[in-house]
Amino acid sequence: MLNVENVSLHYGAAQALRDVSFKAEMGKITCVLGRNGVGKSSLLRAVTGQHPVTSGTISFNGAPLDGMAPFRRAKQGVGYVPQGREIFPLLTVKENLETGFAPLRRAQRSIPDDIFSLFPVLQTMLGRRGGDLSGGQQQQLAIARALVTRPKILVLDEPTEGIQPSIIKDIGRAIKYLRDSTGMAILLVEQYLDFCRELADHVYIMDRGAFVHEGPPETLDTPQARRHLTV
Ligand SMILES: Nc1ncnc2c1ncn2[C@@H]1O[C@H](COP(=O)(O)OP(=O)(O)OP(=O)(O)O)[C@@H](O)[C@H]1O
Repeated sequence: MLNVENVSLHYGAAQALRDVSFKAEMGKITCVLGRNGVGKSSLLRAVTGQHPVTSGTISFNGAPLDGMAPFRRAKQGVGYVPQGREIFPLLTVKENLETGFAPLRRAQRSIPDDIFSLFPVLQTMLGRRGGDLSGGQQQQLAIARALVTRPKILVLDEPTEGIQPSIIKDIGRAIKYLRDSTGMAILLVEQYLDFCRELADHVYIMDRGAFVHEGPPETLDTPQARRHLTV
């Protein structure tokens, strides 16, 4: 289980997270919803070590992650699918996947077959450059690259952003399959309410750097939850 306790995060004098606490359980999809700029990506930067926290603690399966560099967190099983995908455009699909080998021991450095069962299009495009893929294909590649690292928790930042509906469905199915077949924890940040309602086991709503609502996905339809999600 990922356990985040009383975390604050600043960019210079600007505070992006205010004393945030939450849990993401193994075998569950935990979804953080919120409008633009409320601090969702900052929360994931805190979890993955991309930005230092000002205060608070973060642990995964009992082991503290505090102060650990991102690649060490990857070795601990934290897999990250960043916003905007961050595919290497000039590397091939295969080479992009192989960048996921970095935190692995030599014996583990292979691409698991089930990645191609989840995203068959990647197998047919192994020799193509990342930059030649569509946005949806790049998103699938970004998820696959994170899976190559053999994560115990998969952290996804707005995987539906700018993606066509049919691929959003494929990504949703893949996320559910990963939860059910591997028992990994999945932490998903989203603005797309229907996607979260469909997938999440537990939801949090963030507003201005703090959580303002927490509950099962059914509670997203209450007036107070909707108030924090409408623009
Ligand atoms: N590198 C940075 N330097 C300064 N301020 C930043 C930086 N990154 C984010 N912020 C600010 O921190 C706040 C939270 O941003 P964050 O990216 O975490 O929000 P978000 O909920 O993920 O939004 P989006 O959906 O647009 O990605 C915003 O006010 C943003 O302008």
